[in-house]
Amino acid sequence: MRTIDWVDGAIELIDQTRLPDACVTLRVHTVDELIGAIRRLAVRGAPALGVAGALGVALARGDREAVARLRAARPTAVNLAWGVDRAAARIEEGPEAVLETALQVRDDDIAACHAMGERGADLLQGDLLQGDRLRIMTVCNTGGLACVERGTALGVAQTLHERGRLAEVLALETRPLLQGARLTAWELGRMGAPHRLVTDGAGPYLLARGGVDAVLIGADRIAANGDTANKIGSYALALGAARAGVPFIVVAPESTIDAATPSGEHIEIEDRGADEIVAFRGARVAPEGTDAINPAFDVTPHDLITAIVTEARVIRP
Ligand SMILES: CSC[C@@H](O)[C@@H](O)C(=O)COP(=O)(O)O
Repeated sequence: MRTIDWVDGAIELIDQTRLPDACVTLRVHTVDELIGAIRRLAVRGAPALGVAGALGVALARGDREAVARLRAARPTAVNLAWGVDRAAARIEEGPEAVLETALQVRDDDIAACHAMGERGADLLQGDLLQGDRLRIMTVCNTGGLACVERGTALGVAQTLHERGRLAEVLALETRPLLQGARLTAWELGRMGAPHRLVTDGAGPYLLARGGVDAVLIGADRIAANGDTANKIGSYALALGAARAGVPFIVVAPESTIDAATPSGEHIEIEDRGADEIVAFRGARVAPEGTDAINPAFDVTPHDLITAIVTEARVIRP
């Protein structure tokens, strides 16, 4: 199953707003439809956004203004702009060249996720932990739904599971949009991998209590100094992991490393507005008129990160 693909002249993607209740495929024919799908998180996760951006340029048919709007649909994940730029670099050569590059971005992601899974699992089973079966904590969704076929951080857990070396995944539910509860639990269930869901606030406490061997997270943008933007809640886990002496590992493709951004304070953090906090799926959960702050991501300073695993290397910031 592919999260996103190019089928008969259009983009097909799994509508992640409908999961876990229904697995529905959307066909996207225009850049504006794609921008809408990105903004409402029908397609989400940094690597999938990179592929969406590249395939979206093929939908733009040379319209540079549409390409610019697509590039800016969400600000934090560098992969979106990266994917758009890769495909847009070939606009002058014509639509076939653009599509060829977009499909290459898709295929590169599939290969990178396989490589990250192997490298991450080797790291955890090798010099870092040497445990028999590992207990992994994670936040948000970093599985195949955030990429094309396999995931980044959750891809490492999947590889451990396939090797018979996964004790369980503790998945943070990930307020406010519940990517952990809705998407990660759904993926782990389909894999047959042992898992339990925990509230976001329980993460650091469970680390302190000693029930976790490693924290694995993905990334939306890694600055040149290793500071890493990822789903809100990652920073609290990093602090908890540091205090508990638990390795905190970022798993992300090379395309998420943004050499042009020197450090985390320069990363734009998307604020998704109060509505997602004060209500859930149309049901109000806070008193009428309550305002809220809703940063979708936070930044973990590089000194709290044990290792960054990419398809090509292990970086120890
Ligand atoms: C492999 S996905 C890495 C990140 O993109 C992921 O952890 C994340 O924060 C996704 O946020 P989202 O708002 O769901 O797009």
